Amino acid sequence: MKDYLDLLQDILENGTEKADRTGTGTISVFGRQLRFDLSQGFPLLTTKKLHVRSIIHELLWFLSGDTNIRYLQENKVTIWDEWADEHGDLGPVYGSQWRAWPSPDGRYIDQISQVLQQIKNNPDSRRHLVVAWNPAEVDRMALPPCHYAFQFYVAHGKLSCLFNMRSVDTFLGLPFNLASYALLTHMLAQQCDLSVGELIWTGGDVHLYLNHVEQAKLQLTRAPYQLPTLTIKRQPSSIFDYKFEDFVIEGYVSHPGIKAPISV
Ligand SMILES: Nc1nc(=O)c2c([nH]1)NC[C@@H]1CN(c3ccc(C(=O)N[C@@H](CCC(=O)O)C(=O)O)cc3)CN21
Ligand SMILES: O=c1ccn([C@H]2C[C@H](O)[C@@H](COP(=O)(O)O)O2)c(=O)[nH]1
Repeated sequence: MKDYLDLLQDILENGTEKADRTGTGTISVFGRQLRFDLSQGFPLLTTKKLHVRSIIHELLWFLSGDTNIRYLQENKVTIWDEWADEHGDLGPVYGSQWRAWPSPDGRYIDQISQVLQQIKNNPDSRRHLVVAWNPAEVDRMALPPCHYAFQFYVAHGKLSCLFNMRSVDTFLGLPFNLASYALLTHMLAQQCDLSVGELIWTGGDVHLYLNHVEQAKLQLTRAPYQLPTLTIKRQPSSIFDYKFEDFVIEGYVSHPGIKAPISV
């Protein structure tokens, strides 16, 4: 995860200070990429302790197609609380677009099932794509998708994933997003009898909120530890049957957590 620290340094050195929607203010760079070889370890940040439980539950919640925070609250995950309405609803966010993209003829498209079938049946396809940015529904979402599209690629029996983010909260959001897509790639690879290849992240507006600068500098004083590994304890019969208990992160040694306020 040295490259993540280099990205923080890059923003601090080359970033432009800008106002932002939340009123906090950021320094940002535009257009960056990070790559991780998933066979060399699970890309979980080691220079601060990450709440893996929240990351796993959030991904299972996306995959279930749910867009109400009830499931997250039942599992003591609070990361979406600030954006939900009084009923806990977020509008047609990730889960809805991934599993039930409404088509003009009244059908609902399950992009996750489709991409899984495509990877299994036609691995060389260049169309293994899932898109969360639905222009017809963005206005009704509590927050327009930040990770708006992802693509898979199969070569040498390995599954690689490239995901795109239009807007990146580099201190709080990005570490979660990297671990989440790494997890998703492991799950899809298992379902397709493939091993894992690379995880590639591409960011558009890559920013550090001004009230995260000190925390970022603290992180830059810390040396990364070796990456942990992910083991999935059983092979569920479907991508939608994974349970929280199926995932074991082993060897996660990290520096202590660093508190930072979230901009809403
Ligand atoms: N400004 C902003 N940044 C984000 O990363 C973000 C949003 N908004 N809105 C929607 C989701 C929610 N996400 C979040 C929200 C909160 C944390 C957070 O507070 N993380 C803390 C504690 C984690 C926990 O309680 O599990 C951390 O130290 O990582 C992380 C990601 C990612 N997204
Ligand atoms: O998964 C996520 C979700 C959100 N973010 C961050 C990126 C921005 O800081 C905000 C969204 O604000 P916009 O004004 O809509 O860009 O949330 C993230 O990093 N990861």
